[in-house]
Amino acid sequence: MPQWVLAPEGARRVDARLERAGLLDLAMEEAGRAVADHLLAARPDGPVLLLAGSGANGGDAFVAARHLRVRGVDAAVLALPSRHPLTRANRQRWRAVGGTVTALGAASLARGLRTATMVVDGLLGTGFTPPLRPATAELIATVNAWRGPGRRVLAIDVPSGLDAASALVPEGALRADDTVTLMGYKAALLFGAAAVHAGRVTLAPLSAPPEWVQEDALAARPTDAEVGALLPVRHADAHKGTAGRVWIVGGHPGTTGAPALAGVGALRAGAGLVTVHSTADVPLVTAELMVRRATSWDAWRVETEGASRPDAVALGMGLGPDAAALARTVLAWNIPTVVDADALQPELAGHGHARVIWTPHPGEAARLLGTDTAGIVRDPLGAAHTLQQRFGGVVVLKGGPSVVAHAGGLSVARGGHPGMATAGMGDTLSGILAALLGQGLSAPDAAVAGVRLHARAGERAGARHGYGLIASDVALELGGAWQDVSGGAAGEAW
Ligand SMILES: NC(=O)C1=CN([C@@H]2O[C@H](COP(=O)(O)OP(=O)(O)OC[C@H]3O[C@@H](n4cnc5c(N)ncnc54)[C@H](O)[C@@H]3O)[C@@H](O)[C@H]2O)[C@H](O)CC1
Repeated sequence: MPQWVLAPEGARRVDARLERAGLLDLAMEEAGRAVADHLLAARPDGPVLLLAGSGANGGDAFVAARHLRVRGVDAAVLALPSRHPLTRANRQRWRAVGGTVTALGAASLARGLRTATMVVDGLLGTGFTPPLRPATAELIATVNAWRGPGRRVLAIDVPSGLDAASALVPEGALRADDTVTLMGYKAALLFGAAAVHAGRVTLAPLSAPPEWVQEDALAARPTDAEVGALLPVRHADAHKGTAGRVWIVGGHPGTTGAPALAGVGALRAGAGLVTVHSTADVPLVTAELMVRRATSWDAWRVETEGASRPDAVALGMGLGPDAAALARTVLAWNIPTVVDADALQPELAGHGHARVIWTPHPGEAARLLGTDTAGIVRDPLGAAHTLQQRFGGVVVLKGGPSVVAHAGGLSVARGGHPGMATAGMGDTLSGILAALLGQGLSAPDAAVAGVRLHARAGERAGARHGYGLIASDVALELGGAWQDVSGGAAGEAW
């Protein structure tokens, strides 16, 4: 089933449709039940304290409390007064099964926390607008101070005090160990410091018609089954000429490893023939890589003028000062092209044709947009969208997680490993993307599949090497990552 990222306004629009259809009560029931199921799966070993705010997030908490109680869990609710009809209805249903409600305040919270081993946060969800009011901020500060070993916090939809749309953490926000988010992911749960505040995130999709959610979604979050379906399947008569001829164009004295890593990435992502073109001495890191040295980029232009074009090019890795001019030359060939690193220059705005993938990290994205890196990190979805509009083609805004922007919308990658924060990781990705373009994928499909293969390979390398992983380890795991994502379908095209 497709999964989506929703902005708070999008979630509200879906809520409004559910309400018009008379389905909102059922959605809240499902939401609270999903929270209770999640909590029960973690086998709570003591009393659970649920905090219910005045909005629908509080209603979800009442539903969760009821499901916990009827399944034998010691659950108590502290609640703020509410005028929300569904929250009030679920407060009554909680009472109907024998639950009691205590008014939520500093004293009752302190009492409840003395014996609790788990807090369920239903104070504020997508209806919150920063900054926190002082009384709520005080309650959240108490829970944050309580949290620790054996004292866990599970947030409903969004940890209270996080702005669901932003990667930044507003002052005083709740820190959760787990978040069960509803209907769709929220940007805050995926990016930056806000994602760290949310802990482990689980999606409870709820049974709204998928097209309602899709229509209001900011971005897709493809599953491995969806990504696997994009990957090329090779036929038995495949040979190196049909598996994609890829050129890697880059390298400069002092940065010759970058194109070499891209070359290995391309080979390990299935390219049939990979040639590194450079004006510097690129190390032959593996015998399968071909390396051609030109005396200058002008000479290279003349040499390649009449030559048959490759199926895909990746350029810019370690390329140095000539990169923008060279990018213009290659973009004019109008063939599948990955533009990376030094070639990511603002003057190329508008030069992206349909088969171009631009791959900036946040610093390069800031350079391209003439803004600061903090702005990119705060709103990666917005930044990727703006980059795509200005530069054309497809944009991969690299990060944990990477965002793909194309004319049809946005997509957020899954997975990865913190150990991937190391030199050469982006070069490897460029090689992967070029390999997929060379095997015939469209630029949007190559970008979506490439970032997931890269992230999955990083997870595998991370499991082996932890923070000591290097880019070459990730390249070595690409074959396994491909098998994982495709469900082992590679080579089964008989
Ligand atoms: N479609 C779905 O995904 C469903 C989601 N559900 C839940 O509904 C909430 C959103 O509910 P809403 O009533 O709109 O808002 P909240 O409960 O998040 O909060 C409203 C509450 O918060 C107070 N408030 C606002 N700003 C502040 C502030 N700065 N400081 C303190 N308090 C503030 C405001 O006064 C309101 O009283 C969503 O997150 C899900 O949990 C549905 O249950 C099912 C469908």
